[in-house]
Amino acid sequence: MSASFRLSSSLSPLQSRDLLKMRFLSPRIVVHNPVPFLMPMKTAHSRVVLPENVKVAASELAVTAGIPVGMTESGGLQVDLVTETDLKENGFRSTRRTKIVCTIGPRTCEFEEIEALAVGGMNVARVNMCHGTREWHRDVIRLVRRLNEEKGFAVAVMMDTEGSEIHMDDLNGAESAKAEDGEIWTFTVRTFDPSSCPERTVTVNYDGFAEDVKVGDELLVDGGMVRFVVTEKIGPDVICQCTDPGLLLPRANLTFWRNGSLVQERNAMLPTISSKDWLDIDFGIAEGVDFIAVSFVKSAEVIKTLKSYITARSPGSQIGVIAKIESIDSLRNLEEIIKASDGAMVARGDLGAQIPIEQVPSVQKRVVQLCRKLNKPVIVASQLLESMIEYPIPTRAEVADVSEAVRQQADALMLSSESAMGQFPEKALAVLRCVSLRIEKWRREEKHLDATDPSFVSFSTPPSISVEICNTASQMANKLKADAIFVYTKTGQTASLLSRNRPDCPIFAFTPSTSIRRCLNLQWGLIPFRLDFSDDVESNLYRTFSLLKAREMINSGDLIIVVSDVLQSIQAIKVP
Ligand SMILES: Nc1ncnc2c1ncn2[C@@H]1O[C@H](COP(=O)(O)OP(=O)(O)O)[C@@H](O)[C@H]1O
Ligand SMILES: C=C(OP(=O)(O)O)C(=O)O
Ligand SMILES: [K+]
Ligand SMILES: [Mg+2]
Repeated sequence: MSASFRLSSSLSPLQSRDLLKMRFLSPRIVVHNPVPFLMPMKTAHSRVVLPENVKVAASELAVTAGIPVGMTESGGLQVDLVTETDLKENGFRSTRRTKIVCTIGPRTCEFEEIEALAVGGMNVARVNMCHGTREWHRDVIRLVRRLNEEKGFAVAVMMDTEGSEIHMDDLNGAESAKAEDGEIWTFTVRTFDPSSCPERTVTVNYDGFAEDVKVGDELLVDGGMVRFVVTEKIGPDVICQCTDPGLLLPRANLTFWRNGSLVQERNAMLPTISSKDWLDIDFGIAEGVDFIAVSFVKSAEVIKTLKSYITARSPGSQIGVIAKIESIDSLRNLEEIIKASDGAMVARGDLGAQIPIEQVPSVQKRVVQLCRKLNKPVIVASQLLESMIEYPIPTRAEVADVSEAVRQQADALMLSSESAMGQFPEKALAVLRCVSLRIEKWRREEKHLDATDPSFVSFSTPPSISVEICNTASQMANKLKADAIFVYTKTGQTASLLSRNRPDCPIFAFTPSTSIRRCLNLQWGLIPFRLDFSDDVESNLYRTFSLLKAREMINSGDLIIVVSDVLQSIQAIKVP
């Protein structure tokens, strides 16, 4: 591997006045005397400069460090060895803040393949119910769970609903079909036996299709990858001429446009959650997924309905509902939808088929900013590294697109076909990892958004003790150049509020719940650990210090800002 090594200077020597401990006991402020520190200090520690070379995986770092990739759990502190090695070798500040969602597909559904993705930095595994059978998805979900149990990872599972989109059938099992310029194709609601399907005929899943379209409409496959114009309607058959040739892929999505805008006829009345989706949702709840992403959300109502359904079916469940922003209607009701959800996804694939593509970047920025304001995690999805489905390196333009999402400080980036069926899933993941690290560092250096930046202090949330504590803790961490923020959180809420401030240092989130640990793995800058802790902040802290120090994940002299949602307190403390 090509990692280079560099010695970084040690933190300034510990002085007793530095030990001033600030504590905000809600809402009183108490300043304590310094506690004595008896442990000797290290003068310097070595750090690995993170390789910019995309070929280097965290697993290689683990191997270099002589550590097998697996789980470590001691004294009730649970973390995977990749995170542990990363912290040890690279230091806190270099850890990646932007999270990565990988769609699992035929290319990545074996245990070893999923493990390779986890080792490469996958935080969330997504299964797309548009494709495959429930049995297939069940196997994948169980493999992820096994991986977490055996190796200590906290990979969350996101189930993505099919939704009532209009799409083609599976092309009778063919990988693709080529439509040439000028060819006449038939799109129909009739179904055929594979053996008796006429040439250049595609079945469409929506019964009202032939009634909704008009002669002269433009038919876009996959948001315009292939285009047709409707020339004739004969009963259930819609006859079209190809105007932009290309490859038709199985179950590709279809939209039709009239006079330059999306046609919304009876198709607009299709339910957001179809009867098949409800069965998939039952399946997801039964399999204990962490997130359900709802496709083609139109209003907040459907999110509220789903959330109450989940609560009724599985009381006390932590399943987060993610609204996919990919339709015109979702843009009309954006704020309401995001408020009702537990997170959002900028699903640029379908979004770009519903609004003119040149509007997608500004919508992305708007959704990312709104989610931050409303303290909801946001995922930027689709076509980030599209060329890597076939090629081992991305285009420069793709790197620029990924960089922009990282600069916007989205919580997570998502791979779709790149990881589901592409030729280079691990390389694509490595590109997201390296670009994220580099751009995050650049952004910190530029200090475009530091503690004094009004955009972070002026979030218009209703005033609350937790919000103020988290804002103050983040500002303190930035001003004091703290090495990390530690948060002890039972519900995950305090960790989210800290993440929202996008502080300069990483946030170690300790939670007693394995499911909250997984959910936190979708959020920017959080390194989730499972830890049983008591209501005694002091003893939690010293126990954590000794557990982390024993494993060299922190060092004497590291400055830590400590926040607890149990006591609603802040402390600034140097590791003894
Ligand atoms: N479970 C699966 N079974 C078969 N193919 C899959 C599966 N999941 C994903 N894929 C493939 O990966 C591609 C990208 O996945 P995704 O972005 O989730 O779907 P889509 O492109 O249909 O929106 C799909 O078009 C499909 O070819
Ligand atoms: C993520 C998206 O949804 P799906 O892959 O399910 O179409 C998208 O449309 O960008
Ligand atoms: K979907
Ligand atoms: Mg979509």
